[in-house]
Amino acid sequence: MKVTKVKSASNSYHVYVGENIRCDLNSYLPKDYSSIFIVTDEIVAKHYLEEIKKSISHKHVYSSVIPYGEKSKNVNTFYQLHTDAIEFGLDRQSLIIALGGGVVGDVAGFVAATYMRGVDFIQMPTTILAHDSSVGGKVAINHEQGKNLIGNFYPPAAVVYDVQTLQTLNDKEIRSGYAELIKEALIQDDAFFQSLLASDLSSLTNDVLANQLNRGIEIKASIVEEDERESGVRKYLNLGHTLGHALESIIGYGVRTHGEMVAIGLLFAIRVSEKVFSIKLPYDQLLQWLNVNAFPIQLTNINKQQVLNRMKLDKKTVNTTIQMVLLKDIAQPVVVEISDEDLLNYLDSFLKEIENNVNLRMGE
Ligand SMILES: NC(=O)c1ccc[n+]([C@@H]2O[C@H](COP(=O)([O-])OP(=O)(O)OC[C@H]3O[C@@H](n4cnc5c(N)ncnc54)[C@H](O)[C@@H]3O)[C@@H](O)[C@H]2O)c1
Ligand SMILES: O=C(O)C(=O)C[C@@H](O)[C@H](O)[C@H](O)COP(=O)(O)O
Ligand SMILES: [Zn+2]
Repeated sequence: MKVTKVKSASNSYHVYVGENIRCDLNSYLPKDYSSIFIVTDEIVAKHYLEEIKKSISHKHVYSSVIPYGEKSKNVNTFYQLHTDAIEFGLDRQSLIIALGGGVVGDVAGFVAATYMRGVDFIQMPTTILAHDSSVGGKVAINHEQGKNLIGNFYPPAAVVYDVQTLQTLNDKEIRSGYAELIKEALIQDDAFFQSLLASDLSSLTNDVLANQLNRGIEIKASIVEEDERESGVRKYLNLGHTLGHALESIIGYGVRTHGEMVAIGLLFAIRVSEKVFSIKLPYDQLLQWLNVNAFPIQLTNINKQQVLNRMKLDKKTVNTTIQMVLLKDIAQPVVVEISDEDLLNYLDSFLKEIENNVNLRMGE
């Protein structure tokens, strides 16, 4: 098992990564709690809820199951979980466990941050993507107009990551998680980026996956320790998200996965970087890897002005001017202000390029 200690400005907690550790949950609870409330989604519940309940020896264990997917990251689910917490009789000494992917982690974490002004919560990630969402304390729900617009920074009391649960993920969710690993590699570690590009997602071994996840967690933890509330370097973790989030909200939450949209956002950020800094970056290599691993890159009927308007709702925006994370090189991220006019031009040529890629793929 690998244990990483995350020491942020507001809290310190451990990230435990290991096989089958879900079956020994008692050992990872940081203290005694009056009751335990597990929040999960319907798919994860089918696989893991009962065995996890059995692994907790506590008199008062409750659970709520939300519908799966991004559509659940909304104010109705948030409110319903508060109602459940009240009905189960949770008090300030209670613990919430977020058992699932980033959606469960974000919404249950935000419930924990707000129920009675805050109770402890533990992240139990079950997706590859959630190596990113479970560490760092960003918790949120979506607004119809923009991703994660309603939320807080609220670090977990612990992260208990049983990598055995990743065995039941489908290909789409494996892809989605790897987009965030690629992002972490691009902002901090060229060798890691090369190793990811050499990985075939259809034949990952457990060891390779565990090593890559652990490297992703190390990068994430190091950045969060330095800048928990995103006043500086944490912005780099948003590489690819300015466009990715805008597309998610325009296309409709859950139509494509978060990671699939971030992958397109990464390509865009790389192209803009090449133009702004007059440099050459490995756009073609990344595009080829995304194609080989069946990432859906096509975008249809995208209105550039609408994308621009949604990009302005990004949390890095200052006085309506968009700030994008760009790369001066691999592992050299910077935050750069981009004018609306430039952005519309970049979007125009990028959307055409994406269309060409799809035509090429169809011609294969
Ligand atoms: N807070 C953060 O720092 C942060 C970071 C990255 C992403 N996010 C957020 O995370 C969300 C995406 O997370 P996600 O990709 O994990 O989505 P998700 O939670 O919707 O999970 C993806 C799908 O996989 C299923 N699933 C989960 N675990 C499974 C398992 N072990 N076996 C089989 N199926 C399983 C789920 O039911 C769901 O259908 C987005 O909302 C994104 O904004 C937050
Ligand atoms: O931890 C961070 O900081 C990130 O930006 C990680 C992102 O992968 C994640 O999607 C995050 O939720 C985006 O945050 P937001 O502040 O842009 O909503
Ligand atoms: Zn993300």
